[in-house]
Amino acid sequence: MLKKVAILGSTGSIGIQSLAVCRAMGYRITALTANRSVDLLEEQVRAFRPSYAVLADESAAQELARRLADLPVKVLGGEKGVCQVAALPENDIVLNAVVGIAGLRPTVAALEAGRDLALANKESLVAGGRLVTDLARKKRARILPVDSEHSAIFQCLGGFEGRNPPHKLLLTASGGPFFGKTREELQQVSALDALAHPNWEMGAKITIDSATLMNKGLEVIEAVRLFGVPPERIEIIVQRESIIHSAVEFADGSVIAQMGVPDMKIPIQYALTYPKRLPCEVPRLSLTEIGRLTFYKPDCETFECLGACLEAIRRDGLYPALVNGANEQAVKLFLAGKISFLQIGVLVRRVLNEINCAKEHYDLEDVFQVDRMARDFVLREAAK
Ligand SMILES: NC(=O)C1=CN([C@@H]2O[C@H](COP(=O)(O)OP(=O)(O)OC[C@H]3O[C@@H](n4cnc5c(N)ncnc54)[C@H](OP(=O)(O)O)[C@@H]3O)[C@@H](O)[C@H]2O)C=CC1
Ligand SMILES: CC(=O)[C@@H](O)[C@H](O)COP(=O)(O)O
Ligand SMILES: [Mn+2]
Repeated sequence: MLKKVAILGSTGSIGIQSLAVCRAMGYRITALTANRSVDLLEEQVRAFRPSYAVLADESAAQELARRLADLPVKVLGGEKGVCQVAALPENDIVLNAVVGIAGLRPTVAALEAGRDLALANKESLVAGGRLVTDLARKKRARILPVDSEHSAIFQCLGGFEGRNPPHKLLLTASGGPFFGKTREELQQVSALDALAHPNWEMGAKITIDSATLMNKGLEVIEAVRLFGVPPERIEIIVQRESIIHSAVEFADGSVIAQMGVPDMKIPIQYALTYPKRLPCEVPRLSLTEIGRLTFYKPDCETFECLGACLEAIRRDGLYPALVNGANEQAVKLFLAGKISFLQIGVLVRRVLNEINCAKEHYDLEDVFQVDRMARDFVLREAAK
C-alpha cells in the first residue's frame, strides 16, 4: 500500500532522511512541519507537494505563506498548527522527528486521533511517560520506534507479533566522543569537541546528549515505556562501533541482536514499512571489513547524566520529565557557551536532588509545569 505520511520536524537530520525514505518508497506526504527553517521547508514543499506546511514560529509561517502563494498548500503556524496536521484523518502514519519536549503535544495529538506514530522524538515519551503509552493503548494507535536501539529491540522481539517476552534488554551505546575520559580531562572540552560523534551524524541536541551519555539515560526510560521492562532488567553496554544496535535476552538465555551499518534510514524505513522489509539505500554491512567489535561497561560516575536518568526512572512519575527539562535547558546553555560540558551533568543531577515532584496521578499540564520548573532551576543556577 502506498502510505500517506506526515513528517513533523522534516528539516532536521531525521526529517530529511525520512523524506528520502518516503521518496524511495513512493509514499505520499500529507504534511511537513518545522520550527523556523523557511528556506528548507519551502524547498521540501516544492519537491514533495504536501497538502499542509507548518512552521511553529508564527512569523516564519507568515513568510512561508507569502512564498508559497503560487501552490495549493495550506500554510499554518504555531504549535497548534503542528498538532492539527499530526491529527489529520488522512495520515496513515505520523513520523515525529521534532527535537525536545516540543514534540510532546504533537505526539499526543497524533495518538488522540488514533494515528500510528513512528517515533523518533524520544523526549515526548520520556517526559510524557505513561500518559503517552496509555493513550496509544486506549486509541489503538501503534507506536513504532525509530530510535535505532529501540527499533533493534522491537525487531529482536519479533515486532508486535512477538510471542516471547524479553527477560532482559541489552541497550548498546557508542560511548560518544569522550569514552574513557576522566572528569579532569573533560573540564576544558568545547562544544565542537562534543559535537564530533564517532559514528552517527545527527542534530546538535542529541549529539551533545550522546557525549554526556544523557542520550543513553533517555533511551533506558524510552525502553521502559515502550517495552514494559523495568530499569533493573536493562543493561547498558558500550559497543564502540555502533554495529550492534541492541539485543534481547530471552528466558532460555538465548540472546538475539540486531546489526547493521550505523545509518538511520534502516530504522526509519522499518518503522514506515513494518511489518515488511524492503530494499533500503544504505551500504551493506561487512563484518569482515569491520574485523572486531568491542564491548565495555558505561561509566555512570564520570557521566553524571546517565546516573541521574537511571535514578529518575526508578523514582518514576514526573521525575523523567524533570531531568529531561533540565537537560534541554543545560544543553542550550552549553551550546551558547554559557556553561561548561561538565556542568550539564552537575545541573541535571542537582535538579533531581533538589526538586521534589513526587505525584502519583499526573496529567499533561503537570508534565509541562515540571519541565518549566526544571528549566527555571537550571537558568537560576547557571546565572549564579
Ligand atoms: N538524528 C538522529 O540520528 C536521531 C535522532 N533521534 C531523535 O529524533 C529527534 C530529532 O532529532 P534530529 O533530527 O537530530 O534533530 P534536528 O535538530 O536535526 O531537527 C529537529 C527538527 O525539529 C524542528 N523543531 C525544533 N524545535 C521545534 C519546535 N519548537 N516546534 C516544532 N518543531 C521544532 C526543527 O525545525 P527547524 O529546522 O526549523 O529548527 C527540525 O525540523 C530528537 O528527539 C532525537 O533525539 C533519535 C535517534 C537518532
Ligand atoms: C542513532 C541513534 O539512535 C542515536 O540515539 C545513537 O544511538 C546515539 O549514539 P550513542 O549510543 O552515542 O548515544
Ligand atoms: Mn538511539
